[in-house]
Amino acid sequence: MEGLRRCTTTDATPLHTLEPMRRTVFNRVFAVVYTCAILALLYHQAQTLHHSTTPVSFFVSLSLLISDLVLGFMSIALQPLRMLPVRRKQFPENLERVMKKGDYPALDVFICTADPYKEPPISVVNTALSVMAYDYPTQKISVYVSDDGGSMLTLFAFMEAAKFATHWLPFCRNNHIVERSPERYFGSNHPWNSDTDKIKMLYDAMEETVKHVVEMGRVDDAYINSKGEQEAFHKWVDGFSRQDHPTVIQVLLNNSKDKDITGELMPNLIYVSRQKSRTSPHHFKAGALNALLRVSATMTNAPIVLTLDCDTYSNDPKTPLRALCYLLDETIQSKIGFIQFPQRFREINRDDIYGCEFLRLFVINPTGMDGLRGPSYVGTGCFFSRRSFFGPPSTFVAPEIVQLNPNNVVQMPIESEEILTLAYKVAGCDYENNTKWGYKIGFRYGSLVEDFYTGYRLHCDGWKSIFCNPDRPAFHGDAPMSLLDALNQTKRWAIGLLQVAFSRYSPIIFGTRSMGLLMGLPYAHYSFWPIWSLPLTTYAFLPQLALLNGVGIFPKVTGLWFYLYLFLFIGTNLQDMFEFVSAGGTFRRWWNDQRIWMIRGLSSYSFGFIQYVFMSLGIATLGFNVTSKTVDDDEQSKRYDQGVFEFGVPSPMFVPLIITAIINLLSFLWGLVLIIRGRNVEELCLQMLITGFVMVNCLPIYKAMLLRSDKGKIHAETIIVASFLACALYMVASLIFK
Ligand SMILES: O=c1ccn([C@@H]2O[C@H](COP(=O)(O)OP(=O)(O)O[C@H]3O[C@H](CO)[C@@H](O)[C@H](O)[C@H]3O)[C@@H](O)[C@H]2O)c(=O)[nH]1
Ligand SMILES: [Mn+2]
Repeated sequence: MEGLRRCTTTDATPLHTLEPMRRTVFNRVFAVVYTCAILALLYHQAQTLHHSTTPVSFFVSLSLLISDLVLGFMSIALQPLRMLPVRRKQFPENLERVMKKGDYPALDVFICTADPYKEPPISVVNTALSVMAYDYPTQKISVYVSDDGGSMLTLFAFMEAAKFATHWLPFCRNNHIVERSPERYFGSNHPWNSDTDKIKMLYDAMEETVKHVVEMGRVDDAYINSKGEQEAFHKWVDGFSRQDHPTVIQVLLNNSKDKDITGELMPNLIYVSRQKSRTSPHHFKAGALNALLRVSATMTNAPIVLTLDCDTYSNDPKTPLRALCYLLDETIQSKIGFIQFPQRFREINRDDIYGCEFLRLFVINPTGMDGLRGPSYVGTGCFFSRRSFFGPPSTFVAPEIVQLNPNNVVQMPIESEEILTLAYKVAGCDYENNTKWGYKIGFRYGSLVEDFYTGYRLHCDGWKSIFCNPDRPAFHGDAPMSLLDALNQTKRWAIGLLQVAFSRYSPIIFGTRSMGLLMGLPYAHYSFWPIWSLPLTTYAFLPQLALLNGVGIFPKVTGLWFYLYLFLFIGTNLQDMFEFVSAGGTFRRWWNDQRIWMIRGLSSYSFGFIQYVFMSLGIATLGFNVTSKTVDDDEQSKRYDQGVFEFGVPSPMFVPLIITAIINLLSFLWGLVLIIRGRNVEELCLQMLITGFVMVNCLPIYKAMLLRSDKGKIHAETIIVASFLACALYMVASLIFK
């Protein structure tokens, strides 16, 4: 395929518009006031530190100063995102006025999967079907599935999917279906006719076969229909494992010869499991995506690339047209690296107890970045210009062979001998040795959050990005459905972000230098995300341990400084809540979001930090722990729907949470005793307030410790370990404070 064609639009038929949000002026004023308040507080803390008389008061003041420095840095670094939030609109209906449908650029879709048990093949198939059925010239779509699990179960599922697709695509087209993931379509209400019955039967049959095969763990001969299929499975010989196996590339649908049941040509569907070997690094998802970039270059080389996680199915068939509204606009085309749609999730419980909707991360902050250089890349639901992977807009960095050049036009059919040989070659595990892949071109290596890191590097290279957030969500995905999954996910992110923060491309230095403070600071904020754990842990323990020892550590209620504290606390939360609710959240979801923020701060961020340090010292190695996209247990999924916390399995990640719950409860009670005994309330007020606030946030933990009897409650052993540690902590604190 050739590069993107240009076209001109007129004011009367715009492809897209942009307007600044109304809150901009308020935001700017607030940012100034807020920054001054933070500086005043820090000044006060430094003064207190300077005047401290005893080692204990010195220790306390120093801890508070460091915590508030971190809080201050994190808050101020986020302010640039409030300077120019914008709202965009696209007009896909105007597209055909500027370009004939038949001339639309080709689109390569990448779908990554890595584990047939955590990521059920039938769901991956649904994702693929939903994009194959896009309202887009079918022959221009190629779907590449990357299977890092190297699983014949996944390949089998896709063989079935290829057959089902020949019915599904015309069905969607003829009935103007909007939900093009069959699972979603059959699960929602809509008019039913005899066609629907037929297609539902076909789908059910496919689903049953695929699920059955996955349950058995292998593909029986009885399920193999043709010689071609049989040959494909012959690759799975003894010794073939997920970590060690040859490349498997299987063209399941070929757009030059395979037709649907109405005689129209189908899109390309290609299964790719890149070669793996225990001795070559594979760089997790980034490595998988680079392999797909190369394999797709040899076969179709579309100028537009859409990356999707296996769970991110399309919820709107017109989505690629929205991306075209930018990619075809010649005034901005040459600078646009990618167009990011927000991650949205379908099956989150009503109040989102694990805060997995991440409204701030996926919607609010990108709206702010959009007014600057553009949103960061979040790994899925993102349309890239293929060119952006090959150096800055102004300086092209050529790949090692010309066939991978983004402008190369593929001349041969995808199943020809030459093409397949080359495809196998570029999917090899040693192919990248001594090349620029992962460093100068392609998705960048060196971080477990390859999405964040790659987007960041593209921005540093000078590429711009667009945040496209239409009213009807373009994609839906799955969010973690147990507390441990949610914590493990953010632990992996924490590690990946620290890898960026302490790399030679650290946003705080390299980023601010190449993009200026406005983009550099927010990126620095993200990369230092895990250091939230420092102030959060301090505020969850220090005031409480002091209180338990009858020591007051904050200014009196009557003092001016007290009001400064109050202003910062209430101001931050009110603004946060306002932004959250106006981005479509509810009050309860906001409350749960701030609660899970504390929980992560006390648990996953700290664990991530420790693991990162161990890794840097060479004591531990890193892995990409894939998030499970299913819940096997009915009871558990019922508890999730009811919004009940799931502790079920014992895990060290829960221990700090339980210690916090215990210490805060005891400290609050002891504070009450002190006050009843006549201790000055003014002196302990702030400490009591903080402790009370932490306690309210700990309510689900108290419940899971004491009041529940279901399987999701906290294990007795975890409680015992935590109580023991809480005692130890109390004793150490007593030694210090006495
Ligand atoms: O070695 C690997 C590991 C993972 N994956 C795929 O990566 C995707 C994301 O994995 P998931 O377990 O769902 O992680 P999440 O934390 O939910 O994902 C977020 O964070 C990741 C970075 O940590 C990004 O890659 C994702 O796009 C982003 O949605 C899935 O499709 C996996 O199949 C691979 O292809 N190869
Ligand atoms: Mn995911």
